[in-house]
Amino acid sequence: MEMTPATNLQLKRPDLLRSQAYINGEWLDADSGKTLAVINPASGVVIACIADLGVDETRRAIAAAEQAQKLWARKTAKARANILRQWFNLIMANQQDLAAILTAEQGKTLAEAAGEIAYGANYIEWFAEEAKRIYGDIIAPPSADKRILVIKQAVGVVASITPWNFPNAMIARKVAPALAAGCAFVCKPAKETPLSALAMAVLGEEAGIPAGVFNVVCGSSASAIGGEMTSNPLVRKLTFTGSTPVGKTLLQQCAATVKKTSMELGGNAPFIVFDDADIDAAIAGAMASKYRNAGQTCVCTNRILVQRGIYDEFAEKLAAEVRKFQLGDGAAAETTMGPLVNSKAARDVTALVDDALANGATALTGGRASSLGDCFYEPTVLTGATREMRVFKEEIFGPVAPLFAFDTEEEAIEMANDTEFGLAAYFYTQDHARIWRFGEALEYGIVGINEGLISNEMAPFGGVKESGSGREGSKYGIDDYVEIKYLCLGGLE
Ligand SMILES: NC(=O)C1=CN([C@@H]2O[C@H](COP(=O)(O)OP(=O)(O)OC[C@H]3O[C@@H](n4cnc5c(N)ncnc54)[C@H](OP(=O)(O)O)[C@@H]3O)[C@@H](O)[C@H]2O)C=CC1
Ligand SMILES: O=C(O)CCCC(=O)O
Repeated sequence: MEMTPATNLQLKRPDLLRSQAYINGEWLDADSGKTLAVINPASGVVIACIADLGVDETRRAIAAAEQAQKLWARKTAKARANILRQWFNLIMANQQDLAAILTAEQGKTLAEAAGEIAYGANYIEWFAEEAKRIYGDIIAPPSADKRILVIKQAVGVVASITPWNFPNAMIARKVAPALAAGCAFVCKPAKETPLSALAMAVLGEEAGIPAGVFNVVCGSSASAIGGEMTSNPLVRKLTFTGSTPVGKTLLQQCAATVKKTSMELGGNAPFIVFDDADIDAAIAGAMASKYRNAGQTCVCTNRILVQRGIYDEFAEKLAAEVRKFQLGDGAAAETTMGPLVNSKAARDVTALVDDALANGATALTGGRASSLGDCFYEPTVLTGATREMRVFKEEIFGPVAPLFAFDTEEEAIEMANDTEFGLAAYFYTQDHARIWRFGEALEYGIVGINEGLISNEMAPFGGVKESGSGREGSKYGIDDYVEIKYLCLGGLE
């Protein structure tokens, strides 16, 4: 459907708002001429109508990436690092414009959006530095006439599929290690949030990323674009962030050509508060880890487990903090929580809360959709939550904190690990022996201990069990984008 954009975005650089796709250094319409409307979830206003690409354009982007990758990988690590560093500089110089675009398409507050731009840029800065630290090895040989060397080489063309909840940072933390290692990159942003990806491409081009090394393929048919990405033999790696069911489908599709994969999938993070915890610190941690991005992150607290002796005090204090949220358009200065990404997300959260209420939970605050619009849900605290409720098992992806009671540490660890997911977990205690014991017993890739904010570019981000594989960020992050090659030198005597 053709719609006329009615954006009132005030940008210092209006050229950052693009509607064409970016392939091989060119800005292009869809072959079909079709477009896709990008809608502001707070207002329902159309921000832009972007090129709606399909299989053919994706195939051309992959072919262009394959050609460009060879030259990119031959550049020195320092040359690649300098370009990445320049990209970081440009992103930070345009932080406010990028944040305004992000808020318009995704809904989070401007302050959160500016934070995300800096967060994403930090990965680019980090991997600009790591580009120069990809080391090989020399290994003791089995006989005197041999030498064993290990080198690390770029995997080649990387395809990326990312979600709408972090439209900038999820791409940044994949593209940065990929480019640092010498890979070329074809990304498919979520259909709700392609504008942040296209704005990144504008600045990447300015930073000197050669044509074909970074491509953005946007469109309404994820299965068509994803199908080409996963079946095309020129793609050597797929990196995905999103839901576990889609991740499993993509893994199956990648099997046919045995691609390397990195999967950042769903979570069901427990947040455990022991009765020896500093309760005010635990409240602050719960607020940060639960309500960030209106609860729409894969590391968001999903289940709050509180030891029975402090349950009522914790619940009252948390509800008092949650009542302070000012729900509204993320672009308004007074707003502290924006809408959910679309009306389906709000309906999904409504169904989860209604299930809990019908099964005996009580809403201390919230507990219903907001009258502000069909994408808004009131920030909510539920007491009396039980394991039989859907909120115990399913990713809520909304501003809802269900509080479960427990009595013993054994019960807490059993409840915390009783899920197929294993991404992030949090716990609060002042007992040092328990810190080690409980931290080691949690079956999760990331554990916040007396801390609710765990994401940064210096740390390895990733999950176990059905939350995925691979690590993003940190010194380990580059490993996902290199292949180990063993060189055996013979005849040396
Ligand atoms: N782990 C995480 O970080 C995330 C978890 N989720 C969870 O998933 C739920 C649903 O969210 P949703 O946005 O639908 O998540 P999805 O997993 O469906 O979407 C994530 C990305 O995958 C793409 N995608 C979807 N289906 C396919 C396919 N068949 N082939 C290739 N790509 C595909 C989407 O494209 P498009 O948007 O264009 O359809 C998007 O770019 C959330 O409520 C939340 O529970 C969601 C997002 C992130
Ligand atoms: O929700 C996600 O998709 C992961 C991003 C969250 C973070 O980086 O903290």
